[in-house]
Amino acid sequence: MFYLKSPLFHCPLVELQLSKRNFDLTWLCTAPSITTYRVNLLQTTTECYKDYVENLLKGRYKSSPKIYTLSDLPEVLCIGSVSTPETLKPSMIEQREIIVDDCCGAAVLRGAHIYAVGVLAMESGTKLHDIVNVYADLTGKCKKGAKTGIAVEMLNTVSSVPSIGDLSSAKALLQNLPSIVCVRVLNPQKNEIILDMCAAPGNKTTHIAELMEDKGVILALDKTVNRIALIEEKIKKYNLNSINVYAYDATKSFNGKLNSESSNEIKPPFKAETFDRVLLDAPCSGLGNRPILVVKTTAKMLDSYPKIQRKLVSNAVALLKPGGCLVYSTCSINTSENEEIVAWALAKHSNLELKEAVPIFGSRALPCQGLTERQRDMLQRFSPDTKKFDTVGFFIAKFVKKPI
Ligand SMILES: C[S@@+](CC[C@H](N)C(=O)[O-])C[C@H]1O[C@@H](n2cnc3c(N)ncnc32)[C@H](O)[C@@H]1O
Repeated sequence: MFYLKSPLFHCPLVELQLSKRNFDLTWLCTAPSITTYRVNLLQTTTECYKDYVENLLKGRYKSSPKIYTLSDLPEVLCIGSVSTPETLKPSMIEQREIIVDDCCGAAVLRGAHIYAVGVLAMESGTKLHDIVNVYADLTGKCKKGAKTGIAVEMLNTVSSVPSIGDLSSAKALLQNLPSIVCVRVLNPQKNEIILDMCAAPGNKTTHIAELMEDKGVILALDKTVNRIALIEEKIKKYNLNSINVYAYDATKSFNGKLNSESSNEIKPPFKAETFDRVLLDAPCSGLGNRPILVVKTTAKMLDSYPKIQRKLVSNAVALLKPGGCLVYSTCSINTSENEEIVAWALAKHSNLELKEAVPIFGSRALPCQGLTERQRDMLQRFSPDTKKFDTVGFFIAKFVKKPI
């Protein structure tokens, strides 16, 4: 897998923001070297799943990638990178070429195989079982050549991530490490009432249910109607009973009324102080979703996210019980969606208290007006300076609503 044009990061606003902080933008253009699966501990054990993956990879590479578990996160299985064979140099090999779009290219760099929908062009005369070189078109100039009929099984990529495709099943889900850490920070307990405000496709919702052993009530909202089906599919696949899903705009999820114990039914819009815990995995610019091969985010889009993120935080605060816990997260490394939202939330809602976002796997927060050094330590971000884990960009903050 190669690029038709070297990946260049081109989004002046983001470049300015990040370069001011001495961020290495090439980090965003490259694929994380670790692949992680969240094992469903209600169905299997991490050791069993590790055996399964090891068997699958046996004999496939000269030296197999390292497959390992993490002691503080028992549900996680990590798969390391492979050493890229010498033959993976395009000029040295006479092979036919296939061109894919940038999204497909990014997935391939993370270990995916290629489905017909991502293919832009194929050399005429390419036959079934031919070995092909795959290039990603970063210029957007290639027009679709074929609509159906092609799929490519990847053998190797320049990113050195093993090309094993997505092995997700009821037993384990392909999920980035920070997303798994995020639900651990929420720390859901059995028999609690939990709100997942922006839930689709349900990756974190199902993790919450697993940690609660499917006992309790989880309300999962998402504004995008056609993404609701993705949550429902996962619930069915995982055979979970504790999750109720609603297509709903979470910026309107607080109905302005106080919680009286009169009704047992919990559905949106909710009364104040309904939930023990709220997960706000906010809509964001996604400027952490490595590898970003082409930046499509505009300055206008970047501006729009903090506005909606603040609205969602205010709804979450109203809906939390006193003593309840709010976890705010994004898959962006952009400070205006992260540290600045935390500083704003603490200034706006005097009943919010920042808590340490443990377990900590990432780095401390970046400097931000309104945040003390101690508060920076309590936050967790995954960004170029996170040396311990080469994963996607992400941000996690944990608050508790102070009892009055
Ligand atoms: C980062 S994704 C959530 C990923 C999800 N938590 C998971 O782990 O699978 C953000 C989601 O927010 C949804 N969204 C955007 N605006 C929303 C709103 N006002 N209310 C509820 N959901 C919203 C989007 O449709 C999108 O599915």
